[in-house]
Amino acid sequence: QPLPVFPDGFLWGVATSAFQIEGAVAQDGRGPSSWDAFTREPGRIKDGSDATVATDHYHRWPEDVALLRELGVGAYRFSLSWPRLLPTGAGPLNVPGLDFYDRLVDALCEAGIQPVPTLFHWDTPLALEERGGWLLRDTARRFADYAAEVAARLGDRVAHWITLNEPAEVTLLGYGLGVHAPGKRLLFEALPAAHHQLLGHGLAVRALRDQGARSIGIANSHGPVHACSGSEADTGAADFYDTLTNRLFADPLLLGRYPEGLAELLPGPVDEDLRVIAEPLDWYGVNYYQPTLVGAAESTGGPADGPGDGIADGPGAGFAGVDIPAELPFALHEMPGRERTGFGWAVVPEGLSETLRILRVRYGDRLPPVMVTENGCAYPDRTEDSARIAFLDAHLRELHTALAEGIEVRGYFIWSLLDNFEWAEGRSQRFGLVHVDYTTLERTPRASFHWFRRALSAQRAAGAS
Ligand SMILES: O=C(O)[C@H](O)[C@@H](O)[C@H](O)[C@H](O)CO
Repeated sequence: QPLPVFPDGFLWGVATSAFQIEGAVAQDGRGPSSWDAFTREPGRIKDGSDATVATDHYHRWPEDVALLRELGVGAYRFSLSWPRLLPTGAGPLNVPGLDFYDRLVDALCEAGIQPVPTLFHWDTPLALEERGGWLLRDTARRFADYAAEVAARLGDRVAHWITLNEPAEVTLLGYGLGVHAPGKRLLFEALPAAHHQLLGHGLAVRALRDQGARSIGIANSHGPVHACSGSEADTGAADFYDTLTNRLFADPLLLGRYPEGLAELLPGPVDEDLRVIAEPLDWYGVNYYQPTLVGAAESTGGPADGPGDGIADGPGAGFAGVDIPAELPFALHEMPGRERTGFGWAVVPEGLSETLRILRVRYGDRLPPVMVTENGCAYPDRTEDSARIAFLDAHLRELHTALAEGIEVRGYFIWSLLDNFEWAEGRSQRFGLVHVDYTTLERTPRASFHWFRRALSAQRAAGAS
């Protein structure tokens, strides 16, 4: 059954990020990032690997642009490496770093592919991290300065800008639980990192606008949060989890206020900052992977699990596959009866349309048009990845349902073009439409790559008719 036809001009793309694909970490003046340091700490990365080479995209980008051209996407979401452009996070741009992105952006434009760069996808310059990173207000200002410099150089060819990728994950996993860089386990003392990222976002939006940018968004992770029972304790815990992982990072942007009870926990002047944070966006990016089933800390939500195992059941948003400390007032439960990806994440396509409905109900006309900036799945298959095809097919049908209900969705980006360095999982989880041999760095398009290529040409044909 062919996919339903999406509106004319719908933006079809794939996504990657700099630290996960580029490699060449010490080449051409690139400075170290918080993740370079984190991967060197023993035991931080599940398979002991690191991203010093990753997929070597830094040298193989022409081959990867050729894959994008063959795929037939209209847009490519990638991230700019702040430490490659500003080795210490501030000061003059690193010319060889800028040249790299200049060449990549030119090649994309020449191939008729819209460049969609993310300014920050987790690789904080180590020099800034060592000073406190996003716990420090000044990092927000440095981020805006970096945005202004980059926009002055690439803005003439960039179609759409993304300020931040998933400030929730950086805050909760990096500063809250310490399972991601910078590896700090501050629990609720991590909240200033949320505020400063959002402030950095708002300041960057203004800096980009001053440079003439006309299409700016953010890529937030979102997913429905369900309570594992109707009990007051479980629904209360689910509300708390929803506030921490969804609302904390959306309400300030779209409503100009923090969820009740949170603003008091944040470093000021919060009200003044909220005016900056709520700088209007042209569109709102949603990274969706799956919903989360939540219960009270002592709850025994599902048959499959008991109290205290605390193993998070994959990331809708928030605590992906992480031990939940007893101090946190919730427990995560396995979604019963669901197929699972190779990463153990539940396959819940209807969670995508549910997420969009929740956003529309919550934010009404304050919600700008939406782009699905990430959706995808990890499976171990080398090239015959029928499970990935089924996953993407089902999610796209759900997305079309939301469109048919009048939710304005302007684009969809598959995570990811290539297998890549999956953060604390290292190379053990493969999300690519293209298989990467980490020994030879050879790229081999999977069955899903050809499925998506055919689906895009069918969309173009339908659009033309
Ligand atoms: O959503 C995220 O966590 C990041 O944006 C990506 O960098 C991940 O690699 C991907 O999502 C798979 O986990």
